[in-house]
Amino acid sequence: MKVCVIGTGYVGLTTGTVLADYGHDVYCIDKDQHKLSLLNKGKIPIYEPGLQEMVNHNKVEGRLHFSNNLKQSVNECSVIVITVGTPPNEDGSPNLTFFQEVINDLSEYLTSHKTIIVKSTVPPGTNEWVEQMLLEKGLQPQLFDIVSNPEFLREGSAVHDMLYPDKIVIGIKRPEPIKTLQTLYYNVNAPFIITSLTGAELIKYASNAFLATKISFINEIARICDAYHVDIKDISLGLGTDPRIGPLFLNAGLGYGGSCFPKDVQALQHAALKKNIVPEILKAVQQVNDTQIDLYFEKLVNELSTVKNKKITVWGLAFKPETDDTRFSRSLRFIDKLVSAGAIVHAYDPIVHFTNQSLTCHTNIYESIVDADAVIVATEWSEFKNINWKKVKDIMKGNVVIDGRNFLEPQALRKYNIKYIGVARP
Ligand SMILES: NC(=O)C1=CN([C@@H]2O[C@H](COP(=O)(O)OP(=O)(O)OC[C@H]3O[C@@H](n4cnc5c(N)ncnc54)[C@H](O)[C@@H]3O)[C@@H](O)[C@H]2O)C=CC1
Ligand SMILES: O=C(O)[C@H]1O[C@H](OP(=O)(O)OP(=O)(O)OC[C@H]2O[C@@H](n3ccc(=O)[nH]c3=O)[C@H](O)[C@@H]2O)[C@H](O)[C@@H](O)[C@@H]1O
Repeated sequence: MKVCVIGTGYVGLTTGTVLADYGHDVYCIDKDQHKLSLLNKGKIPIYEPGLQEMVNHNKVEGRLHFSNNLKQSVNECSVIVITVGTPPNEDGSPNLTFFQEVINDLSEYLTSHKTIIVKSTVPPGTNEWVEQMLLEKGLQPQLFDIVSNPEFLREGSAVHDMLYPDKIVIGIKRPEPIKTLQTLYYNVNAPFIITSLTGAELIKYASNAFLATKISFINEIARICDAYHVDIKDISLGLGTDPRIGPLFLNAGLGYGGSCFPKDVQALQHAALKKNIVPEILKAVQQVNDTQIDLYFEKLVNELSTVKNKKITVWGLAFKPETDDTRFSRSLRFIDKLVSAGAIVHAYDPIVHFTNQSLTCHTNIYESIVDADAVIVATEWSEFKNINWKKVKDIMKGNVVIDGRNFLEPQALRKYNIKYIGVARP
């Protein structure tokens, strides 16, 4: 199949590459010239394990192409996959500018039948709007099929998740495009969940909102555990062994970040309010997440009396391990709070390096803690687990380590008189 993927970001690049790996002929389109020139030189613009190798292989095989020529690719391909970003506006509603721009372009370029697959996360009703808008622009209904096919991959394991999904959600208006989707995903061993266009959009939002709810729930329980001096890890274990609950996404910490949970929890609230439904649970999920950093900031202040003019080192800038993505990273939120309070902030991340006026970033983990009063582990990179804590204690000035991901072994630190503060870990 000839496939055009529009938007070559975390989702688009992974989608295009995996589809090329299946043997399809894939044209990845982006309007970001810098990204395209890197990709055409054989270098991927993001850090995503396994992706670089797969891109190289499929480029060499001649199945993966990168360009900004949407018109030509649309002409050549029968399947179009939209994967542009849908970031949040200031008020939390989804910004559909990039998405609408693509639909507008498509309305001008369609001359033969295309299956238009929407993978971007868009609010309920958007795919219906797309169909309406194309018809209003004068396109004949037989010229296109719209399919809502949301994506569930996680950054850091994107290639694996796309190769081995739990399910393929397909929202359609009529059955004809199912055959195309079966050919597109011919070697994926996962059930097709077929629903309406809006049903598919809501499955995506409900999934992310539910996972975010699990996280805020366990963080609220962690607050209660903290007060009663109970280890939250025991609670997560006890809860997670019940198959009705499941063990995943019960890791208490600084809360959820990234480009999707914060955005999608807000977008779903907007979608509910639009229909006069008050989203009580979603509001609470967001509220717990928003205040989680404050709690651990206060714990730090309690330990140091003040953070003003104190050197605080933050380990981990990416919103989770195995990615370079810092969008809505909890770490950056913590750093902002520290900087506002007058702290001198240093940081180390195995992949992300940037220094600005208020942050000094190091490429060596031990250099990042020279004379530090405290260390905050904001992302659970495996490198932090294998650290030499004796050396850490010798290099630091203070002895406070906040484990914002409940990832370290408290005893390994306490052995060297480091004050370990986890999230509800007495
Ligand atoms: N990042 C993730 O893990 C996941 C993201 N999603 C959803 O997928 C969508 C894309 O997310 P990401 O890949 O993270 O975004 P991204 O920001 O990494 O990539 C979007 C790409 O689209 C390009 N673009 C924007 N307008 C364009 C246009 N008119 N023509 C061509 N290219 C254009 C941008 O230059 C950028 O390279 C979002 O709706 C997101 O919610 C869904 C599942 C997982
Ligand atoms: O729509 C999306 O973009 C994607 O969002 C999430 O994937 P991702 O954001 O890559 O990362 P997750 O592993 O879900 O972690 C999100 C955040 O939750 C936090 N988290 C996760 C699990 C947990 O137990 N506790 C916890 O605090 C992580 O630290 C991270 O900040 C979903 O897991 C994907 O299924 C979805 O496709």
